Amino acid sequence: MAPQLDGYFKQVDTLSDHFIERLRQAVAIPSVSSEPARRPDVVRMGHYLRDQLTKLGATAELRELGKQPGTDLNLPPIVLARYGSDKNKRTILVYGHYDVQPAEKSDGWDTEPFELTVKEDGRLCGRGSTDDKGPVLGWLNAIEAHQAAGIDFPVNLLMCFEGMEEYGSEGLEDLVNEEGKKYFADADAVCISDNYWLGTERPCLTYGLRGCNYYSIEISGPGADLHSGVFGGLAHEPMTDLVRVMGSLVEPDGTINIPGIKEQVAPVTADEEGLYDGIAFTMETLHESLGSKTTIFEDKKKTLMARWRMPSLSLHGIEGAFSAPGAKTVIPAKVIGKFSIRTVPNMEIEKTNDLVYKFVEEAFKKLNSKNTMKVYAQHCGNWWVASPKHWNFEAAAKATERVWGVKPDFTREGGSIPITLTFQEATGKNVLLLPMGSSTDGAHSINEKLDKKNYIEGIKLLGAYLHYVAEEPMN
Ligand SMILES: NCC(=O)N[C@@H](Cc1c[nH]cn1)C(=O)O
Ligand SMILES: [Zn+2]
Ligand SMILES: [Zn+2]
Repeated sequence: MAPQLDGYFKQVDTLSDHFIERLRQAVAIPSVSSEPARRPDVVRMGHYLRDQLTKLGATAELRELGKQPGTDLNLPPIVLARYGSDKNKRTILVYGHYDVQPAEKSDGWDTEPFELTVKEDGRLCGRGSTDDKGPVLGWLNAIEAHQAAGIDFPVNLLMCFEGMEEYGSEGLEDLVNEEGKKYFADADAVCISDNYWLGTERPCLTYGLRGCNYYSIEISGPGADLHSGVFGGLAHEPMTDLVRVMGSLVEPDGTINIPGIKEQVAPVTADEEGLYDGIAFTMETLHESLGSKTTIFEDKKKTLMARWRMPSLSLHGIEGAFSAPGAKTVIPAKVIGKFSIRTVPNMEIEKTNDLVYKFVEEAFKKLNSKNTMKVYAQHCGNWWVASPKHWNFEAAAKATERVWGVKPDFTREGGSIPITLTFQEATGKNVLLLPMGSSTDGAHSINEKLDKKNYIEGIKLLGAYLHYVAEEPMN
């Protein structure tokens, strides 16, 4: 089966240094979507991808999305590209994102976050290496290795790469809905490489994601920051109010205190009960990726359920609060608390928002504070669960076995890729998540890395998947 793959694999190995160099160029562009000052770099990264795709012979274009709502900033462009338009071949639509999470060396990185550092043990360290520049470049590298090997590309490839995923995919939903029956019209299936293996040994195919509703609570009172010796004890302090309200949202054991949230969660079915035992996942690898043993649950099943099928509420930070080293005796005049809820079937975005607003308003009211409070959702993305019983998943399973020599686990993911459900609905096609990196990669964290083995074998995997797609009977 897929007889040309050996020649393709050989070329991927031959070109491996060149592919690492391409990743180095991409990591060097600090495309942080959440920082307004970095917006030109996000745009530059979009242009870089368009240019690389054009050099590889793809037809690539940039779609401008206008201004980011509520700001004067231009949204970064969507890179749309097509490689091949042979009516006799299947067409696969792939999506990825070229923006990254913020990173500063002073956050605790061992190396410069925007300089790819190749460690002796094979770690390719740098912001975006695993999330999601490595996987995005994987598709480009797969095209190049086919060309170098002189092997016919097995499918038509449609590509959609965005620059705002880490900020809630602003602007993309409309474009995907608009292009579902136009630019993406001939897509037979969708593949997204933007998540991770559950551990470090067993590859996986992913059929579910949690959603993410992201909130802000703004509390203000004084006209300016104040001296706590002069005003402490005689004025209502925004930080005191905010810490109380934020602290009331969730318990240390993860229990969400907002009434009506857990009532929306789908009950566990008998089929599902038996699903977790067979998954290659140990508490030891979880502790390794967590970097500590501070897990809430001691057993694998409860832990997997907590990540895949239960909601969680995380507190992220407070804008306006004193956070530098030292001891500044200030009373901040206005603080904005940030938290998010990871949502699961059958939670509804609007209903969840209403429950959150009601709870926060009541919690603030109980404080009898004269400060003013505003709570609102910054962005919301839905959860997604699909059927893995489809030729798209079959092809990926065969490719995984060919490249890694083991059958993949079928997993769900605790993170979110807000546009996944939109791709499914706009194209009406099956969506597969095909991860490249592993659980210890540290996406969103300090010292993010992608192991060289995962990058290089991952490029083989993406190419092999396309060959098996070409061979799969339709179902
Ligand atoms: N690799 C996917 C990923 O990191 N997704 C982000 C998406 C997100 C949701 N809201 C803000 N960003 C995640 O945090 O899961
Ligand atoms: Zn990502
Ligand atoms: Zn991410």
